Amino acid sequence: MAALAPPVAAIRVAVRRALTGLSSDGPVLVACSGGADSLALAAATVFVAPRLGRSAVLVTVDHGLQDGSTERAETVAAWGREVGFSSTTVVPVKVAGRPGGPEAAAREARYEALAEAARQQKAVAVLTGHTRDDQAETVLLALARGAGPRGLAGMPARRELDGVPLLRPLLEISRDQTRAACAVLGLSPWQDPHNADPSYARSRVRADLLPALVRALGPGVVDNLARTARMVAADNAALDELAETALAAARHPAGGLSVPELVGLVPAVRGRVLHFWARELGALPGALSHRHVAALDALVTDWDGQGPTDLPGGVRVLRRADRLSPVDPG
Ligand SMILES: Nc1ncnc2c1ncn2[C@@H]1O[C@H](COP(=O)(O)OP(=O)(O)OP(=O)(O)O)[C@@H](O)[C@H]1O
Repeated sequence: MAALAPPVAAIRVAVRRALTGLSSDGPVLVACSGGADSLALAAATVFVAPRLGRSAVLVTVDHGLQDGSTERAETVAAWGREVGFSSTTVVPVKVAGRPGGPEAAAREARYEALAEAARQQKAVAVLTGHTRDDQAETVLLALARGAGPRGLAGMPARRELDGVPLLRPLLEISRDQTRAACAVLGLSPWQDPHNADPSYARSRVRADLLPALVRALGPGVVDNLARTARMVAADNAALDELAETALAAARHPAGGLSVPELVGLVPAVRGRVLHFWARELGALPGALSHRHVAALDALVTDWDGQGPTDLPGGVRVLRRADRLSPVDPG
């Protein structure tokens, strides 16, 4: 028997590891665009899942943003049926009219559609094909935008998507490996023209910045950036845990937070406490920035009687004596 090509084997091992961690029974849903990453993921999942006693379903989202997008999505679904997915679905979504740029709007519509498909299929997990290269790009973008530790942690290998685990089994697999696996398996991936469109910051990072860094600093750069994300994520988890405990201890008996308790915290923990509390009060997570947290922090550490701080989402916080409390912005 011929030996299994290394990229195919590595991707199967990564998928097996991700699926082995699932506790409940039920199908897994693969989000497949037809690009090399998610095609390699889908091919590995349809091989591995039945061997672990699971079925696999394939969902491809038609964003309707390019000519021929529906035909392409149908081609992906037809391939899925051919290779043995127990069900394949094309989900059309409406991207126009959503807030944010086109990239963010498409992403939001896609995740909503994947969550809905997972509910309908009673799937126990949604798998996406994000790779180590995607992770390195995410870290670079976060660094350049000053996103702080939360951004530098990149994408987690697992998070919740409307109550279903979203898994990224390929975060330690390179894009070269997914392309090589597709070539070995005779699959012809779709090339998303958006990925080469220089009007997107991520495309410029992919096409120009990362290759320049690799030329300047060596081939280990991509792996090192992805490792940085894992290390920062671990530190974030520890700091978040400390902040949860500190938040509980800082609650003032009369409501709000106690300033003396907050003053006693190290800045990294205090910032997180204020962030968590702002979220709890209803501040909009997407719009809540480090500037808002810094303004709350100034109420704690640099107060000379200044008025309230406004947070996105119609939340207003006031300091009175030794207490921070929400007030009606009315
Ligand atoms: N139209 C789509 N339908 C279903 N899943 C999608 C679609 N677009 C993206 N995804 C999922 O999100 C992941 C990340 O997509 P993104 O476009 O950000 O990266 P990519 O590197 O171009 O991935 P790919 O090569 O798989 O298209 C994909 O691997 C796939 O799992």
